Amino acid sequence: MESPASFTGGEAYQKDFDPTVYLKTYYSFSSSHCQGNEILELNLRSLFKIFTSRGVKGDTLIDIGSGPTIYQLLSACENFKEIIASDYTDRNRQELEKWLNNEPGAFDWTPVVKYVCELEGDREKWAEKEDKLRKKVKQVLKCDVSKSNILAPVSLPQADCLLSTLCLEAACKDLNSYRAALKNISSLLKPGGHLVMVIVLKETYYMVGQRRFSCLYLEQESVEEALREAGYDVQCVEVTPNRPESTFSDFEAVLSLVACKRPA
Ligand SMILES: C[S@@+](CC[C@H](N)C(=O)[O-])C[C@H]1O[C@@H](n2cnc3c(N)ncnc32)[C@H](O)[C@@H]1O
Repeated sequence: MESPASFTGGEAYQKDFDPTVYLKTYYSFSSSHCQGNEILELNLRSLFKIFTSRGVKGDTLIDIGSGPTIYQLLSACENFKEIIASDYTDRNRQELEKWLNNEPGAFDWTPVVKYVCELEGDREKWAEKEDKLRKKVKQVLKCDVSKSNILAPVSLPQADCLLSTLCLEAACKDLNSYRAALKNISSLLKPGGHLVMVIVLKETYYMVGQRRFSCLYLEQESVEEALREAGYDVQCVEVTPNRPESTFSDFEAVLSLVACKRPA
């Protein structure tokens, strides 16, 4: 199942990954018929749990492969002074900047922000939270997880936490490149720091409009093994099966995890 023939690499993302279609398909939160909602809710709850009760905090967090989304940063922004976002494509970074700068035409994350505020105990604080997140994201950088310095030409001090949601399995062609990408991103993390990931398991594709993007078929065991090999102790893992009715993608489960980088 590994390495589908039609691997969609960086060029395909740069050319064909339409951030507005992606956001509408997977992150429209108000329409109860949108398939992305349940998974989004699940991911928001997992991230809320990780950032409130797992002691994942510090000065700096780097989000890798942010895409055009901010949902993954909503709980995290309470625990870090500075956040660096990153993505491969120009259009995703522009879409993200649009929201950060509160520009007209930016995606409306309000329903998602309200949901997270509700989890945190006060739904009415959503505007404050949006403001807080906008202030904490200091940079949106180009990144390529296949490079040894993924943020080249920029180089940053090692961070206290790395976050990556639904990126590596999209960006990597096979398990070897997945293992290499994990090592590449790890160079940005302090020893003792945390890696937080949300990963789809056993997915081979997902749709963005009419465009099909490949996904590396991953099993829980191969993820955990790759993490150990990259120098991590896995601290907690949660796997939730998907209800197999989507036409947008074929993933079987979502895995969220926290891993700690072992001292050198
Ligand atoms: C499925 S999207 C996930 C976006 C977002 N993190 C989320 O949770 O919805 C996959 C992302 O991986 C990015 N990507 C693809 N190849 C990459 C690479 N070589 N390095 C870094 N990011 C890459 C894409 O631009 C896209 O934003």
